[in-house]
Amino acid sequence: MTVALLWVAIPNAEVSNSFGFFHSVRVLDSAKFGSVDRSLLFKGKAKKGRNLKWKPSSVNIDLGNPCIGSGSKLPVISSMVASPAGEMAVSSEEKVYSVVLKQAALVKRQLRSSEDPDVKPDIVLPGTLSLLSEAYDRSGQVCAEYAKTFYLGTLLMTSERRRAIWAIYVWCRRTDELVDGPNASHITPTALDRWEARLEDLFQGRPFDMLDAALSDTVTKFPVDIQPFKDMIEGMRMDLKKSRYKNFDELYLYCYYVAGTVGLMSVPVMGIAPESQASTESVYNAALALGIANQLTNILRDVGEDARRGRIYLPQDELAQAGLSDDDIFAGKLTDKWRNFMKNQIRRARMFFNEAEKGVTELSAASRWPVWASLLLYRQILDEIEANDYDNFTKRAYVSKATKLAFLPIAYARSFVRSSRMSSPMTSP
Ligand SMILES: CC(C)=CCC/C(C)=C/CC/C(C)=C/CC/C(C)=C/[C@@H]1[C@@H](COP(=O)(O)OP(=O)(O)O)[C@]1(C)CC/C=C(\C)CC/C=C(\C)CCC=C(C)C
Ligand SMILES: [Mn+2]
Repeated sequence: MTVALLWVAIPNAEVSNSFGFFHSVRVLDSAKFGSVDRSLLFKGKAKKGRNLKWKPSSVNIDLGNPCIGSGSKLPVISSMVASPAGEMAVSSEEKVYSVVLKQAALVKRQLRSSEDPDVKPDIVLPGTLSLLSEAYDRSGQVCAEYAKTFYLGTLLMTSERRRAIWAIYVWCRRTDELVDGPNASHITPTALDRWEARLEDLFQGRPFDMLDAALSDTVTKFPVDIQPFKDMIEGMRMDLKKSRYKNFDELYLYCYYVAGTVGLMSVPVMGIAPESQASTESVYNAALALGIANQLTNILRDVGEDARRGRIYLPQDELAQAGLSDDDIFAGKLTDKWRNFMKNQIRRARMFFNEAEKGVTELSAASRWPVWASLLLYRQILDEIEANDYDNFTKRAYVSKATKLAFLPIAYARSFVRSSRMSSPMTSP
């Protein structure tokens, strides 16, 4: 019996241990997980790897980015950006949108049916079922430990969906811990390559440990594609080599990698309401917007903390336009220039939240509550930054327990409202 299986049996203390086992632990009870022929383990086969082609209909289409639009004083993102050499390059927004289209196309059929037919039958090998449910329970514990409110929200979902979301959550948390956790200083690009190889293995039915096994099972049951997972690892690679972002285009790509991807991973599990009239692409676009909004909020909340690690995620060109320098940030100068700059950044983050709102109402009924709760609570952090008079150098904006509790019934009430006024950003007038 290997370390990983023992780890699963160790109570909560290990959870707070920030997943200190990464990369040092090697496998697993391969008889149970690693080397078993996947086709023996599963009755149904995941419908993955279809070679769908997609292309943006025009480079100038409205990509549904909330930064585009009249009246915004923020830099507008165009579909094409000029390189220093004057060549035209595809913008981050367009690159990301092509992933959104691909993800939407991959799952279109499965997500719209009413009785969860996308949920594949359970593992059939004797003894494996209980191990698997242990793996899912463990994922739930980790989720509860790290994100209590979100965990509570998942309890309303069907059990298949809930445990799938836990498995995805845990994988994301572990991926983030690689570059942010206690072992971060030992993490090299090679370690991330290994993490990616391990991801590929689990998608092919060869999980490395118990927590991977839960995700491995999830991806056979829901039409979850590997691309957003790989992209999240790419975001972590970016974090290893980059500590400045020239402009919003660069920052947008980073936000997609580390957070927009979460939206794309989650929608296939959360499901779109069967009665929804919205295009699948528009729902994915909203999910992407929620991830971007959350990450922008994270960045605005953590300016001081990041600066102390030598990192500035804010777009350099916008800082310069506002008359601000890196040194102002390192010195934590709370000036009117800074306040005005922050007002614009907050406004942009709110635009992404607004874009996301349009999609929540299209999700399957039981998935709406946790998403509303997460959206309302995260957006509230922006209000807290304002309440702190934009001092995100020395104060960490947070949402109090009382405010959280007040938001939960609001989120619950909102989850009963649904509208189908969305249409594809490709076809809307
Ligand atoms: C149509 C529609 C609106 C659908 C909803 C789609 C959906 C569920 C979107 C979820 C968006 C979301 C919660 C994104 C997470 C963004 C985030 C905070 C990313 C963090 C990255 C790194 O940031 P940083 O290091 O700067 O921050 P920390 O100081 O470390 O916090 C992340 C930490 C990446 C890892 C992400 C997670 C651990 C969250 C994963 C969450 C899920 C899989 C569940 C999502 C489901 C719900 C209901 C919110
Ligand atoms: Mn982190």
